Amino acid sequence: MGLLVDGQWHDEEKDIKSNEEGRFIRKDSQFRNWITPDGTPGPDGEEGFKAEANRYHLYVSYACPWANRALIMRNIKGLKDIISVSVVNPFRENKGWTFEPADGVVPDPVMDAKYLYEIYAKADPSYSGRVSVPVLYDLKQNKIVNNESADIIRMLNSAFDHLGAKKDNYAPEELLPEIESINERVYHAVNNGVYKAGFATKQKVYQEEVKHLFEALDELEARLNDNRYLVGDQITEADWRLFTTLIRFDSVYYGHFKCNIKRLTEYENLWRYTKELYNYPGVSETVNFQHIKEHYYRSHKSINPNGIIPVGPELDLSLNQ
Ligand SMILES: N[C@@H](CCC(=O)N[C@@H](CS)C(=O)NCC(=O)O)C(=O)O
Repeated sequence: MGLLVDGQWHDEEKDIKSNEEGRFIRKDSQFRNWITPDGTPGPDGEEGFKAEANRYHLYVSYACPWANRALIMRNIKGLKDIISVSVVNPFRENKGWTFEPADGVVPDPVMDAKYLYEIYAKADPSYSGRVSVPVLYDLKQNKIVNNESADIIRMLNSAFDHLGAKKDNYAPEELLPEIESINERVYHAVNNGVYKAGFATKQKVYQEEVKHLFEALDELEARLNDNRYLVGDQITEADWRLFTTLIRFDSVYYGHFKCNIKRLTEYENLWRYTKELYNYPGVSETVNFQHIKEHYYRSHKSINPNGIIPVGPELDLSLNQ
């Protein structure tokens, strides 16, 4: 893995960055502007990103749970004809994400880039930082609007409604405090929790992180005893944010990241809930198990040096069993 320093690509020796204690520390995303219906500034962005059809482009990886959030929101809000998409190759090599042709890869329309870092460098020639997906790109100004999935899904949820997006609101004002408190817990213990366990380089840290992860899963399982979704009867953003980790759980986190106290299929409520969300219209087409498995098992050489991709598990995601 590597990163950009002043707009230039730098290789890094290690594919996983953990600190001296053996802990994985996730860096904050740097592009945090907002698309709004009329282009006025959003929560912490600058002016000038007005919602318009065919102006914004989303760069994703099918492998990535954070990018998956954005793809889901694009589909369930009916934005496929308004926001275009490129998909990177699942194998992240030394120079980061590429557009190397393969099944499911969709090339870059901006500059027919070979590497995703070229898009970051075009948008900001002096950018220093990680080159991650998802990226929401402004084709009109050649700027990156935002590369933080939590922000991107909020924008897709609300900024394009007047342009014909579906009106369903996955972050209604009155539910926001509860959605945000669940997001906070799920982010640290589950979404990022699987990475903290999988990327730990010390036994003690790994054990601690796995314990926290499964405590949170037990808690979520109990919550779903009385609630169909995380915030009652209505599907919200909190559900989609949890879903993208759960759908990858048995295929990659259980094995590759050693999150193996239990399989997700052993949790009655969480498994039912995962299948239900997977079968929500527009969602299953955003889940590509081939890209998911190939990315994790081949790209993290220090965890899986030979890059062997396991054959299983066989998962039955249909609703009627
Ligand atoms: N906080 C970011 C995290 C995105 C992220 O870490 N994406 C990973 C793929 S799953 C990535 O592209 N990593 C490349 C890197 O960090 O160099 C978000 O939620 O959008």
